[in-house]
Amino acid sequence: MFRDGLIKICGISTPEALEAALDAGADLVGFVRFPKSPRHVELDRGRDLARQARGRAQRVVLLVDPDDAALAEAVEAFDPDMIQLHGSESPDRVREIRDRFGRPVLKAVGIAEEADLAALARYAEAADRLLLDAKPPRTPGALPGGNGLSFDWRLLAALDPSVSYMLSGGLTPANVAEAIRLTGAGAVDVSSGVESAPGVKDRARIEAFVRAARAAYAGGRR
Ligand SMILES: O=C(O)c1ccccc1N[C@@H]1O[C@H](COP(=O)(O)O)[C@@H](O)[C@H]1O
Repeated sequence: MFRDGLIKICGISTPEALEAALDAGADLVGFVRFPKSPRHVELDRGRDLARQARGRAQRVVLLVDPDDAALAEAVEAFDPDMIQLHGSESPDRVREIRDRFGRPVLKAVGIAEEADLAALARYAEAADRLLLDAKPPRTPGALPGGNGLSFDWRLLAALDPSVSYMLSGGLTPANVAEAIRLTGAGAVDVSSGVESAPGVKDRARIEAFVRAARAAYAGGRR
């Protein structure tokens, strides 16, 4: 599940968008359970989308500081291959969720400065893989993710090379190759960078993103 060269398309909420991601060759597809997001997926629709993706890509369900009831209903509906936690869950809570729900956990951690890398060791012990994202804007009502914001990828030069992570935050078809070459990330994740409007996935942008990421993985690190 955690081989390198992975591409995740997140924030999928329609069968058409899912088909576009699967046709393009996405390795993982992500579904958001966060009602304030334009990408939020209701449970019934989630069941259908999960069925459509089964056996074709790894299915990821994303939640933000979920309680056990929210996790239980999401796991029942999406039957995910992985749970993405995109809130301020502590390392202990990440471990508890992983143990209680028996699914691998991808834990998002916000990066803005080198000091933020210090938190990663404890999360790396608790989660199956880390997802490094930009921190959300401080504006009231801002989403915890999916904002199309990147962080300074050069900060990752100071990262312990044994830490396995997925890179996200503001990736687009135009910058994903540079991001992979600069960081050596073994996995990338995109949501708003392959949309034509918030929550509306765009087939051509998904294809361009997957093509650019695959070419960069094939070319290796600069
Ligand atoms: O996409 C959302 O609406 C969302 C809501 C709540 C938490 C996280 C969310 N998105 C995730 O954020 C990263 C980065 O997204 P972007 O590529 O910068 O738009 C990604 O994992 C999204 O799935």
